[in-house]
Amino acid sequence: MTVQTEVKTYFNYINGEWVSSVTNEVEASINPANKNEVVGYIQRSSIEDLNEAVAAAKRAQKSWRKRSGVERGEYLYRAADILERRLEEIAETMTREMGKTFGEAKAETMRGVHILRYYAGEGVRKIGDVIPSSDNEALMFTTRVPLGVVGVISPWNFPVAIPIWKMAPALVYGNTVVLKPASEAAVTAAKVIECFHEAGFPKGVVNMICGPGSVIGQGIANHPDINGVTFTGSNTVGKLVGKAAFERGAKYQLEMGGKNPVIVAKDADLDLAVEGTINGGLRSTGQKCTATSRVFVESEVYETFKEKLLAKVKQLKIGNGMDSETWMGPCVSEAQLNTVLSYIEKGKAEGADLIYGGKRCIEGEFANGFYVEPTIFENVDINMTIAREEIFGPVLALIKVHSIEEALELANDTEYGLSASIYTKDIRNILSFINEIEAGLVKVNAETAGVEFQAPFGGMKQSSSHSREQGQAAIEFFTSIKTVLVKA
Ligand SMILES: NC(=O)C1=CN([C@@H]2O[C@H](COP(=O)(O)OP(=O)(O)OC[C@H]3O[C@@H](n4cnc5c(N)ncnc54)[C@H](O)[C@@H]3O)[C@@H](O)[C@H]2O)C=CC1
Ligand SMILES: CCCCCC(=O)O
Repeated sequence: MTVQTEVKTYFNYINGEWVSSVTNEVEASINPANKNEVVGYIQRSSIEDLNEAVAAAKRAQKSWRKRSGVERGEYLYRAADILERRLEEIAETMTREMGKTFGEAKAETMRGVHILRYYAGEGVRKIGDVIPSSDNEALMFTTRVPLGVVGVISPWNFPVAIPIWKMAPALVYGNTVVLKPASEAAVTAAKVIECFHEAGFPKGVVNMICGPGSVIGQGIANHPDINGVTFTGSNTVGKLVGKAAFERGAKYQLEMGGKNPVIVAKDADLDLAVEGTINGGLRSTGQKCTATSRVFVESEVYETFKEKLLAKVKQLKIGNGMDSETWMGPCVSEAQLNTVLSYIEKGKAEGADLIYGGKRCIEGEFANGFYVEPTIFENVDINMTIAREEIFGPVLALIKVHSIEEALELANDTEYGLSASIYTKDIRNILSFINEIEAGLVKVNAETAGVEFQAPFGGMKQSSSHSREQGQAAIEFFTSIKTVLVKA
């Protein structure tokens, strides 16, 4: 039994102050590698807390929007430096709170530093164009203005990168922010907000409220003083958020689930394809929206690919993410573990052949954690549940195909459209894939996961509300264009 030392309580951040919820209720955030370890206590807030935060953000926005983009960017540069200084501590908190390996957590935290610096620089870029008017005495141009108060609702799987890739552009373009992090990673989020606090943002510009998604998240979606809502999470919740925002005329952005395919052509570098399938499908315990889940392999190389894949998967070390030897950590929660296990049972019940893994790890060091084996099915029909629904766990479905045309047709046979990969050297395959795959992120000879902060990111079909995040695309969501005509 782990002897728990003093555990810290983390507070909401409203108007530049750390404050308890009016409910005086907290909930424990536990370590999925050892459920007896409490990482910290977080506020279980109510709508009253959210109203306080939104009122503070609304007050602050009046002056924040009047600052120059250069000045707003300086705050982001300072936050980046502080986050970089605290990188190891915040990465360790991430690993202890949601399970990803310490190496991945450090890389993600550094990605947060890069994103802050990228958007700090966006403060000096042009925000409009001069357009010739038909009236030669008039001056016509476009400019951009902030939305006002932006609500940020973020998931637990990238608890540093995702809140930052939403907050940084929101702030640099003149909005103020109310963040509601996922409860499973709220301690990590609180430490990120500590960096914003230390950077000296004016009171009310940045706010954070922790609490149940159905209360605080839905409250953000419904709040009349929140002008824009940016959400990343499941389709079920995303649709609730989008509907509520739409009904009150607020701008909304939804990035949701995926059921991402990889196509392995008969001319592929099979070792590269195996590496990409394992990394894309199983890193972070498969808990990425961009994770590989459907594996289409041309029949000529299917058996060789499968043998290579099994040989490599057998070598993966499962364990506590803080152990440097660990390749794959636990699921984020017991609920997520049970969801993954239920999909595995459904795969077997519907007739897919389980060829590797499929069980909970419960012996020895795993006893107090939420661990599952990497799992591989073959003889999967495209209409089976495990080929249609997002599992959000380390489960791969192998599907044999007899041509690239068949692979493309089956890969597109899904309601999702987030990310997709092909492994091939044939230029005709490459061009067909780029042109025909229905996905917002298209990779050739690279895994389905992995986005670069300077490039647009988002999905098609039911993976997204069809805006794009990151890079210079982010300005489209976090500002409104004004077309101006001036005559003397
Ligand atoms: N498309 C993308 O870029 C990404 C999508 N995801 C998706 O997110 C899911 C896993 O993350 P989770 O945090 O479990 O997703 P989730 O949808 O359960 O929760 C996401 C956020 O919404 C909040 N929330 C819960 N109920 C709510 C409600 N009724 N109204 C408003 N907010 C509510 C949660 O507290 C959390 O902050 C997966 O489906 C994954 O595919 C995760 C990361 C990136
Ligand atoms: C929101 C999900 C982001 C995926 C980031 C990645 O695949 O590295």
